[in-house]
Amino acid sequence: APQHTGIILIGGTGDLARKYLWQAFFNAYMKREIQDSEQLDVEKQLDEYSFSVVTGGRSHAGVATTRLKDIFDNNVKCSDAHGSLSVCTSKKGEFFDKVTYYQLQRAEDYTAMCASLQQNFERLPSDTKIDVVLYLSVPPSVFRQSLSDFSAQCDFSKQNVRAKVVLEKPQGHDHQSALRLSEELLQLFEEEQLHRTDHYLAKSLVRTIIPFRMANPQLERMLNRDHVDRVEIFLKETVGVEERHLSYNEMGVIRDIFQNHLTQLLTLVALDLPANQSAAASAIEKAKVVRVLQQVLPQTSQRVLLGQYAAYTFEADREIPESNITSFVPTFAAALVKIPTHRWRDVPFILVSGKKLDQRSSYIRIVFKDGDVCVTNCHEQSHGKDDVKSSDHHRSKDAKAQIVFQIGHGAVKLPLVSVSKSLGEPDWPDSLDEVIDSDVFLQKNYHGDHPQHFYHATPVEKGDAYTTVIEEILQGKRESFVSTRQLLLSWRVWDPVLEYSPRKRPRIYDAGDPASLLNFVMRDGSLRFSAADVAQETEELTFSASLHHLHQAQTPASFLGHRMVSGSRESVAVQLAREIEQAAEAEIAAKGVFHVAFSGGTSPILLWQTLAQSFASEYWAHVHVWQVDERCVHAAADSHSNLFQLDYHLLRFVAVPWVHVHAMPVELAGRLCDSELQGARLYSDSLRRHVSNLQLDFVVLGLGADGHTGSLFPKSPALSADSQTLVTLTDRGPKDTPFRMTLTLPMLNRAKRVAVLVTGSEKHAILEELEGVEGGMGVVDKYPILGVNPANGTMTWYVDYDAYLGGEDFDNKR
Ligand SMILES: O=C1O[C@H](COP(=O)(O)O)[C@@H](O)[C@H](O)[C@H]1O
Repeated sequence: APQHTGIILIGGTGDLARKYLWQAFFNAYMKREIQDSEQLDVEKQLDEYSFSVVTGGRSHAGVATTRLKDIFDNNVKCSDAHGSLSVCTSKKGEFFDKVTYYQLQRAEDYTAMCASLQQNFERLPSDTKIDVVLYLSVPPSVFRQSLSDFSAQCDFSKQNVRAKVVLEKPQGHDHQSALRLSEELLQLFEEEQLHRTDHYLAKSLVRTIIPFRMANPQLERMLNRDHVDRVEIFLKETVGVEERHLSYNEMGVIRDIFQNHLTQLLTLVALDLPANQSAAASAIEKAKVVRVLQQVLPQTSQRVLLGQYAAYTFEADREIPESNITSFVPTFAAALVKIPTHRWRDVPFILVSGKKLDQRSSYIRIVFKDGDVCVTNCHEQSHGKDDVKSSDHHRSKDAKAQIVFQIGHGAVKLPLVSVSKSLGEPDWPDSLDEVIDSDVFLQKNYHGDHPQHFYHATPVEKGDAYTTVIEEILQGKRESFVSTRQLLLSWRVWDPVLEYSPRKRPRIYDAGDPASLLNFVMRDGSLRFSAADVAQETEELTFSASLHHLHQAQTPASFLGHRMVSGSRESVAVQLAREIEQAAEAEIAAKGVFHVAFSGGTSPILLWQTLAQSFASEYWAHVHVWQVDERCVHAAADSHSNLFQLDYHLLRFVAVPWVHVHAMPVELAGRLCDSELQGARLYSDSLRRHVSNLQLDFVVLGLGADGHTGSLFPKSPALSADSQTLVTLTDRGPKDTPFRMTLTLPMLNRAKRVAVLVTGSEKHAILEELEGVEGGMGVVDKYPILGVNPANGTMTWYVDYDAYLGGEDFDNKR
């Protein structure tokens, strides 16, 4: 049957459309025109393919049409792939004549735009298969409105057409906002209709990574912690932010590059190949990508370095004079990413990207450990470092064996997959052509070695990324698109950095970084700039030291008669994590086991993430994890479940045996917290069975703004539990939240160590209130936390500056 695509490009005069999208749509149009004409010569009655194109934006139609004409004259180009120049030029005119612009100001404007498409559709033969592609090349702030206007005003059901929606980044500004946006989008469209682009996934070289891995099982067997020293994923640029300050200032390099492109590239190296390497493997791959993303540890500040090129603030102020540009937006970052799986544990994945660097180059480099030798087809080793001719097949003396995926740019013109000859000759899949002679061989230095010490191949397909994106949409493929799950998991990795970076002063570097201020070293699992930037660091240190002293001076060492540890939110989490680790080591040495109980809520998340960094420690095998409290929800499916969060941020990264994870039985026989089913009693029985003297070694509590702790709320009958009642169900919590299960005060007060973790300025008022409490009858009923007082143990408050001193801005000025 004939085919027709109705293209709706919103934002058709914008930067992305000007630079890439119109060219890509024109390429798709030409490809089909050429195919049609070739096919007609051979076989007369082949399918026809046609397009309608409408575009819209906020500009007045007159202005926009002139702009579009300019784009078609100057940016949309004919190339060899388009056949003869004269034919291509006339086809370009034909294509441009198809484009109609609509000014979109109100919802009704969509009606007019879609009606014109509809008229085109009605003129088509009745058996035509029609697709509609709605491409949103607009700021995310208008996504929602555009999509709901489109859904409300455009009805193509007559032709049985379903729209494919294409969305550019950024999709939200953190996990929470991305989640909200996704939920809204999924109310309007189904997951298969949503196409979230990541143009790096559409780059020709990137698309050969999985086929290359599949074709080389002997190398694949070496992609693990026994053989790989590190994986570098770099996207270096020489340009600055150019005219994008308005949006860039909201993003910075983490949102612009790390959360999407670099994270996606990382998954292509780290995922386990599907066992069934058939044509269907690409579908399986998506599941594998999700699996890796689940395994990546969330970032911490110790594993990220931030920089900003010196002219950034000045440029931004010039472009947006009225705005009060924050000077801390990072234009450079280096991150050490960890994937604590059996395969990748201990292998640093080093991700780097920045603007205004010394060169433009993007690549993935898998560097092998010293002493790794090839598995098959090995050539004799030689150390003739300078004698390239005689050591054609060998690596330089100091160079380590490596596989490089040179994605683009750099000194070498071609995208290349390069394999050190010492690793043996690879099998190139059909998508790669071996390179035996190119300008790569004229280089002296290619990733620290001589280019002749590698086997090289380049992708057969040379199309630019956006042409591939558009082709995939037209052909109904999904390789270049990121699913909702992938998107949300990837935000989770970067959320902690986004949380602190607005308050973290980046290192300032000059264009090209002539002073090499951005070079860094990895030490003890963290990153440090190698060179001291004396002027900046003195200023920073003085600033942070004075702030720290100011805070310390205002924060006493005890609170309500117990020891208090204070600091930034991060440092409090780190100190508490250290104390838990020390206690674990001491208890395990003494009695072979460590029992720790965690509360839920948001406060412990950073603590769990910090503890997850010690995933390699062997003591986890001896740890028993208990819950202080749980909501009566389905743990496996509901993110409000405390166990779900504990697993998400900690348990899945560390080697706690699953039988040591003591989940509160809030769900029994398919029912939630049904008292008849005796869940509380079952949990008490477990405690009695496993915990000697019912004394937990460490209990981490939180503090609610109303003074509650665990799920012991003010005035709850659960507060008067007798000494034999260790666990109980409680009535509803605040704001009609579900019933809960909780340890009782008698159980908590048997603990050996109790920590109360309190962070955030919203806890300031309750801390002040608690300090003023006089004691006496009824105080525990009013402030349940005051009922916690371990009889034979210690109690320590871990309170961050925001909570103790109030105010928003006390954190992390290091
Ligand atoms: O998505 C983006 O990528 C470009 C770099 O892409 P490339 O294809 O030119 O390597 C970057 O300049 C831009 O800031 C970012 O939004």
